[in-house]
Amino acid sequence: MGILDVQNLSVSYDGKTILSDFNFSVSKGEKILIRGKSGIGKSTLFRMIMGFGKYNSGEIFFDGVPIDVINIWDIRKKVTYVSQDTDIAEGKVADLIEEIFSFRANTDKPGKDDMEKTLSELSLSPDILGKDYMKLSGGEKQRVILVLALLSGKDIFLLDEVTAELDAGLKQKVVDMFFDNPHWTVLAISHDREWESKAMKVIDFSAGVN
Ligand SMILES: Nc1ncnc2c1ncn2[C@@H]1O[C@H](COP(=O)(O)OP(=O)(O)OP(=O)(O)O)[C@@H](O)[C@H]1O
Repeated sequence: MGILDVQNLSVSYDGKTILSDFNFSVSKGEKILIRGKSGIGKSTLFRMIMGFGKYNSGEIFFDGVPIDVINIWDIRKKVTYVSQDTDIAEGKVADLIEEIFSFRANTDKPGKDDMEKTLSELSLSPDILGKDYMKLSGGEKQRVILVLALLSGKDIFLLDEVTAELDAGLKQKVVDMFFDNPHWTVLAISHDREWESKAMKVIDFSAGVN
């Protein structure tokens, strides 16, 4: 078994089948690209893994243990999930960061040096910390969220279209930051070709894997 195993997972909404007997396994350190046309069920898979929704049948194992309503909290402590939604907060960026790192599921707040280094790697100036999050551009919001993910202290990532709003140079940089760390297990849903060159495995939902 891998770090994450999905077995015979079936999900339907309002009588419409989204995932049907879906199987896949992820080993520690693996880098997987998930792609497929819009609405096919890619984000649904991530939400099921994180326990944000009910599936009709099947089982999801984390490190060999079936996920249930109790141990899902431990799993959330170990997995960084970045959804497509970037409108995650109001108020100053610094306050958002403070709040995220005060959650029980997260680790200690990163140091100032790490924060500034990661901001700069994503071409953000430290001034952004004093800005109103909701007034940032789509790409700036995406980069703030990526900084939070990169500094989460966790080593398993579920990333849902996290480079969609970035220019080509930054897309490549983000791919390199996630994929070059041999200890990190990364599942990335993306339509951006930058993820493809470094992915160890591509799961194409449109090719009928589900
Ligand atoms: N909570 C829900 N209730 C009803 N239908 C839902 C729910 N969540 C998702 N769906 C439907 O399930 C289908 C799959 O959605 P999902 O977000 O997984 O697609 P996706 O492959 O990630 O698409 P995209 O690439 O556009 O993000 C869609 O038709 C969506 O409308």
